[in-house]
Amino acid sequence: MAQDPLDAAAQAKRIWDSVLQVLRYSSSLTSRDKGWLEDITPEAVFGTTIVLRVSSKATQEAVQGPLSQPLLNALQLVTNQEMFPAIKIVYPEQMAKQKAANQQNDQRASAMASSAPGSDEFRQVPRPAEDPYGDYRRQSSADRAPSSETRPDWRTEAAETSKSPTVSVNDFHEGTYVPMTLDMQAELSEPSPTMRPTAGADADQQSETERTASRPAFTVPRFPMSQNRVERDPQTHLNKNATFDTFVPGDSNRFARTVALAVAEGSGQDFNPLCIYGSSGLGKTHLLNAIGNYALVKDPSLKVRYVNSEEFTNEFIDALQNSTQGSGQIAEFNRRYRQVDVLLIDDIQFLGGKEATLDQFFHTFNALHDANKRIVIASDVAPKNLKGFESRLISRFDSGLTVDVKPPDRETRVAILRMMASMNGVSIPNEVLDLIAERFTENIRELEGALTRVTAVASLNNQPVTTALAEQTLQDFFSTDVEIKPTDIISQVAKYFHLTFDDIVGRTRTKNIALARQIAMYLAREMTSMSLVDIGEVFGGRDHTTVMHAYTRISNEMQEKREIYNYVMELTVRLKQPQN
Ligand SMILES: Nc1ncnc2c1ncn2[C@@H]1O[C@H](COP(=O)(O)OP(=O)(O)OP(=O)(O)O)[C@@H](O)[C@H]1O
Repeated sequence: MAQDPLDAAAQAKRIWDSVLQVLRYSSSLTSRDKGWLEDITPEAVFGTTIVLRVSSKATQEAVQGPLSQPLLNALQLVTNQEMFPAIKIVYPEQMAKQKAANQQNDQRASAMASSAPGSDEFRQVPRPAEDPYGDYRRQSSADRAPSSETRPDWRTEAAETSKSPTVSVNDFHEGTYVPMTLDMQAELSEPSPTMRPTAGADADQQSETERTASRPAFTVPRFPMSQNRVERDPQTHLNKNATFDTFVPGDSNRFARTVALAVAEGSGQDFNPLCIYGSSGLGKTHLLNAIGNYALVKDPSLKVRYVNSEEFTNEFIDALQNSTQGSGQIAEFNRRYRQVDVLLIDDIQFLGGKEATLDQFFHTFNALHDANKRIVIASDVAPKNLKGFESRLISRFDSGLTVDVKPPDRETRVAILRMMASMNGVSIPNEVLDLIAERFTENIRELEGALTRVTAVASLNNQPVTTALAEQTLQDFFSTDVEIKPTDIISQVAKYFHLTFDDIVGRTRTKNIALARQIAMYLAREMTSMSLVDIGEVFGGRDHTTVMHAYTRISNEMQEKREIYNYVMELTVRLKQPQN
């Protein structure tokens, strides 16, 4: 029987078998090089990325070293397109641990499957295009994620972040997406139950019925959604998880992404400065970080600095205050900023009206620009609409290129959700992805939040993600026309935890107050369109990083601790009631 092209694992195996044939006969490889091939297991295909599992760093280095070019050539030869390997190290002990965990999960899943007759939706997978690569070929090269050939260091990036290998996300759009449950984290490395039935060598021999029957009826999501975790590099301040590979392109952001890529590659001299603008939650910060991360992949010696306007202001104020103690602080500030090769400055609108800081920024900008250093700016409005900025600065911004990011269309929203689910190793039925994409149209952060909540509810209740469960969750959390103010949130949270408003915005750090405060910050981020900086302001003038920390912590804990989930859930429902 013909092999099911939808099966990512089988597809990977099929490609890999042919690649092995090519490499084994390659005269450019020594027998030592060929020896490494034994330690490579194909895991899955994600669009143009083939995920390869290895069991040691040595094999990984070989794949990125002597095997690299022959492997790329062989992949191209076999698939008739550019394909790129993402290397995932799974040490033998991790493998054993995961196997045990998977066995437990299988038992649980089959027990639940036998009592859940109506769970057919979990067996459904979208029909692929006849040619699984067809849509990819139709894409223009500018639309693709950076390729390994044009950016040879891409593989190094994957290696450096080998715990969460980089995956190209261009093919998460309907029709080209290869559905699978693939956990991209090394410790969660085994094929999931939904992949297993056809992953083996005898997949071809299995009948469709056998395959369907041997597949568990559903997968209970087991893992926290972690793709959106912010992992800041202490030096560059870049979020290492925000890369071009995790940025799903669509009509709403394609141009911005393409020029961002050019700037990152160093070929976008005409776009200096690059100004990216658009409403909240549409990927500006993601793109800034992607530029920085990729610029460093291309040239690790570059000095890259990501900063938001608040950090810039604070650093400047600190320098001013300390400069009275001796010379040097302002000079040090200037040195720090004027030495950078790529300056990425986020949320520039918040500098509006801060004359001294703007003046300082103006000089920094000029120094960098004159030295042909790259500057990228993100803002919620186009430069010409920035308030409280002198025209000399606006005209500087206008001298480069201004691009906007818009709310994603439905197809892109679904693709983003698919990518997020897959990156986190959870299998979400298409109907649920559609449902979420249907409801959240204006803000990708909200889209992520909805997916996280649906997954959290399913995970905490040990239930599969069904349309009914998603409907209920979204209704509880999101359906309302009530406008919620941050002060409402603070009052409601204070009341709920028998505290006062001042406790929440104050400085006391006792455990219960700190928890209530973090929940309130989380809710403010979720239920209002305020920026982190503004939320910090309302919560007693706290730094935006404190808000970000609270948000991340509560998001994660909601998925692990029922009581935290319940607090958030109950508070959300209360806040949504019209009397609030
Ligand atoms: N095209 C995309 N593909 C995948 N994820 C995306 C995309 N666009 C945005 N995101 C994700 O959505 C979330 C919000 O994006 P981001 O923080 O970059 O928005 P923003 O425009 O900077 O918002 P704000 O103005 O509020 O700071 C992030 O987790 C980001 O990774």
